[in-house]
Amino acid sequence: MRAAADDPPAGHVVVVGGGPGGYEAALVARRLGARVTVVERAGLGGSAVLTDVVPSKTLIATAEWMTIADRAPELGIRLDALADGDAGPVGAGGAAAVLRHRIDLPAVNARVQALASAQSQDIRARLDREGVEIVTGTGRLVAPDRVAVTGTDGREQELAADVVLVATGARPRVLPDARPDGERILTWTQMYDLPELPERLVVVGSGVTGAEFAGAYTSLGADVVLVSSRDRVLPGEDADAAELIERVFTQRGMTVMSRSRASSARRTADGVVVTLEDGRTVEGSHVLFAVGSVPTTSGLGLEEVGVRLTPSGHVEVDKVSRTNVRGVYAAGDCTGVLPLASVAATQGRIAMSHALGDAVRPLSLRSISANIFTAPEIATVGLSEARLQETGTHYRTSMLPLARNPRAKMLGVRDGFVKIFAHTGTGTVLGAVVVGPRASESIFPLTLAVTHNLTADQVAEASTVYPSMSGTIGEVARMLHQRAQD
Ligand SMILES: Cc1cc2nc3c(=O)[nH]c(=O)nc-3n(C[C@H](O)[C@H](O)[C@H](O)COP(=O)(O)OP(=O)(O)OC[C@H]3O[C@@H](n4cnc5c(N)ncnc54)[C@H](O)[C@@H]3O)c2cc1C
Ligand SMILES: NC(=O)c1ccc[n+]([C@@H]2O[C@H](COP(=O)([O-])OP(=O)(O)OC[C@H]3O[C@@H](n4cnc5c(N)ncnc54)[C@H](O)[C@@H]3O)[C@@H](O)[C@H]2O)c1
Repeated sequence: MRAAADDPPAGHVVVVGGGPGGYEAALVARRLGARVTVVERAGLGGSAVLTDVVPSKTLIATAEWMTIADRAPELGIRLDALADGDAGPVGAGGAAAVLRHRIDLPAVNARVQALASAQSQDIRARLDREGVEIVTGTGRLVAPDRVAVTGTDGREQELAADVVLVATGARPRVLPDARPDGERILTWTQMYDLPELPERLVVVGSGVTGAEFAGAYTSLGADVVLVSSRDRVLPGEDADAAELIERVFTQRGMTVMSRSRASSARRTADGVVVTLEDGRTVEGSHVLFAVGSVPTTSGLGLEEVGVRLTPSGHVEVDKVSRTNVRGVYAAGDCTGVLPLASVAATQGRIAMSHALGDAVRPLSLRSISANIFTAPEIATVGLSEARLQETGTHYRTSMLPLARNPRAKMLGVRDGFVKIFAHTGTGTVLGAVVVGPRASESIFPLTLAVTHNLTADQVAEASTVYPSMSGTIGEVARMLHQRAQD
């Protein structure tokens, strides 16, 4: 018999999918006393660890060093040219030749893959230590309380479950006339086998994935063309941040084609040609398609056991990760709630707390922080300005460029800003955007403010180090106070 939400913690939890949605849930379920089996067909850590978050951010770490190195001459750093002529002169003036930093892509990719695989092994070891059973194979629901697993050897076994958690994630969307070949026509999962830096990389799609890869490859030294179907890059993000990043991209030599929708791609003798819907063509040595994801929900037996899917194929869940079928929960990208690793993990944990009768706080997206790992980074928390306007919320906003910040000047940082939204009446911080180097770190005080309903005055009262980037956060908060007194 199934364990109901108010039964004592017990029973067998079967988790299908070992990404952040699945493995974090497994750890919580073990802590709550359940027997837990994770069914995973690729590797523990899921796409997040093996193909998406970890590899892309590791690649971007190298790109970040290249961006910093580019700025070195401005900070008075000169390197002598190599005698063998390997390095050309770089930088203004040309009086003192400097070394050109060059990317050894196979070395970068080897590091990326080693790091991803080590992290996957760490997660496996952690689950082992906690007593989670791991079954390698493809899972499928044959009943709401039974999961069939086809192993890599083709053998099938059935697991009886009191609770099932579906955490099968998503995969890259593929255009019918642009089939990836893993060599020249690529999805983001295939970027880590490239033997050399693409000479001219066409990136199709200017969402977060497209922007991150286009920015990184520009920094790594590739000639990049970003094909964006919309008016601007990062259409879903804060307009000031998107405008800034597009300007920085073009300043760094990227070609951004707006209102350009790709319809097909084909290989030529030594590269690719991408055809746009209006008939124009874009040539490159390689093309990366970053045109969104599709949930991995077909062939899982979900509809057969009565689990409701949305028209986009996502599993329909409520705020405690329940599907419409008792005992079947879902978490992460397969639900389409908010495709972030952090949200997947939270949904998975909530699902287990609910299923195993522990105290549970329903999912709230109000204070989720997110970061786009471009250079500069774009970090956001709370409500966006677009959402505040849509909902007719009375809000005030202040924004300061980082260029005025003394620490930024010392570091040679020119591009970036801090923007805070506060409620007109109460002064409560409703949301914020930080654009700058390591914005992913500096957003945290504002995440605390949004999470705990602090006012802009309370943020302003906290002291900041002088000189520091966070000084600008304090200053923007003070500007909101002055406006309230007008
Ligand atoms: C390029 C890129 C960069 C990203 N960067 C970030 C970032 O910096 N920060 C962030 O928070 N988010 C980031 N994301 C989003 C993040 O990757 C996802 O939100 C996260 O992976 C979702 O976790 P998940 O557990 O739902 O699914 P996944 O990580 O996709 O894991 C699902 C797992 O289920 C397995 N599986 C599927 N079907 C079956 C089956 N039938 N049987 C057994 N196993 C199965 C798969 O093999 C996979 O391992 C990024 C996404 C992309 C595409
Ligand atoms: N740093 C991070 O946290 C991070 C990084 C990557 C992805 N993600 C998560 O994944 C989500 C999805 O991001 P994404 O960028 O993969 O997908 P997306 O769906 O947000 O963006 C895809 C873009 O491609 C465009 N597009 C679609 N078809 C096209 C075509 N034929 N030609 C040209 N453009 C086309 C779309 O208009 C869209 O702007 C993000 O919202 C985020 O939650 C997070």
